Amino acid sequence: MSDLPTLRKKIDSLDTTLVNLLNERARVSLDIGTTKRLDEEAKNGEKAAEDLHVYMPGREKQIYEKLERMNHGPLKHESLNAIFREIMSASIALQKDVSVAYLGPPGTFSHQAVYRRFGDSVVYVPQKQITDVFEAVEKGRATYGIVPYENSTFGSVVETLDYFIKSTVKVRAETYLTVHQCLLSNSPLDKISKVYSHPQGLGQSQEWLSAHLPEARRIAVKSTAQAAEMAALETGAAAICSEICSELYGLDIVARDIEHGVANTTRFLIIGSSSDDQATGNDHSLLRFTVDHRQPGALCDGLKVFKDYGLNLFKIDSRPSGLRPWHYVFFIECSGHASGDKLPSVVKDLNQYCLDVEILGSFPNERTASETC
Ligand SMILES: C=C(O[C@@H]1C=C(C(=O)O)C=C[C@H]1O)C(=O)O
Repeated sequence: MSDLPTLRKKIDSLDTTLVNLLNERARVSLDIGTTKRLDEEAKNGEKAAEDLHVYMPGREKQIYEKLERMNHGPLKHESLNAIFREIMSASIALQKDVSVAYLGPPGTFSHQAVYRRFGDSVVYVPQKQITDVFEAVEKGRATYGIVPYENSTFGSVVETLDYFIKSTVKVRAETYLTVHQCLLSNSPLDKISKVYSHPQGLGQSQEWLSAHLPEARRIAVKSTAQAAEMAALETGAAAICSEICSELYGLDIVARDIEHGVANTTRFLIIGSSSDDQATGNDHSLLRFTVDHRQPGALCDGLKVFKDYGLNLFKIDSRPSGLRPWHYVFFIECSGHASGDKLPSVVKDLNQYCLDVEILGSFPNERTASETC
């Protein structure tokens, strides 16, 4: 092995090569941005070119998979992924000013999910509630939004599903985040009489709360970080939120990992004004429909359509339509892509049994093989 000055010289020289290569990559990305814009303008006009999507989750997934195949160390896969997350974040930001709306204030799990998916070079736009994230995208105040969709312990996020009933936004991607809930407070456990959190935080930790703070009032607020903000202003109050809120809002960590359930994970959807990414071959699609109740067995017949086309179902939700009592909107997540040959036929056939059918978006399946089992 060489001496220290020689090794450092080697690092300096490699850094120069890396910077030059990164800039060469950035220039190619800029060219890709220009090409995308020109193609879009030629196909759909100037306005469409302005609204163009530069974030391509399918392409990014392909890159991450390739990195995993070609990396033989000593760099760990996670380290290389984190480096490329930032390279692609910078690359997207060069193509276009990209902003991402999320359920704020800073320190929420949504905030962490944005970081995980978009890196540091995009503009973060915190919103007060989940519905504001949808509105920010609909009204063009943010390029993309990230919304919690379901939690492996506490289930679907109904606020998100309910907004999907009326929203025009499309799903572009999904991302998974391991969630560890902490109890933060400036009071000791035996002095806590109030616990703030988002309904998901309260639900994921309900067993712990019943065992350790059975008398405390559980108060649902708009987000876990808002809970931390509020708990910091009161004695005897606590928040269930992420550990990072401790530093952000000046609270002590009273208890860690208070969630129940194994490998507590939240799944987020990335939404945008349209869903035009190409199929990757391993995609999921989210559909919304209302069945025609005048036809007995309409729901059953509708579900059979997916089976007939060989599309796997991953998740079914129903929510009150809000139009009249006992009238439901169904959400189905299935395999396949809107641009594939099966899904358009499924939609056509479903229309026989349903009053309206809409594909809310198709996106690359990001669930790892171990998460699927
Ligand atoms: C460069 C592109 O745009 C974005 C940036 C990417 C990158 O830096 O590799 C990959 C996909 C897109 O999110 C592209 O579409 O290929």
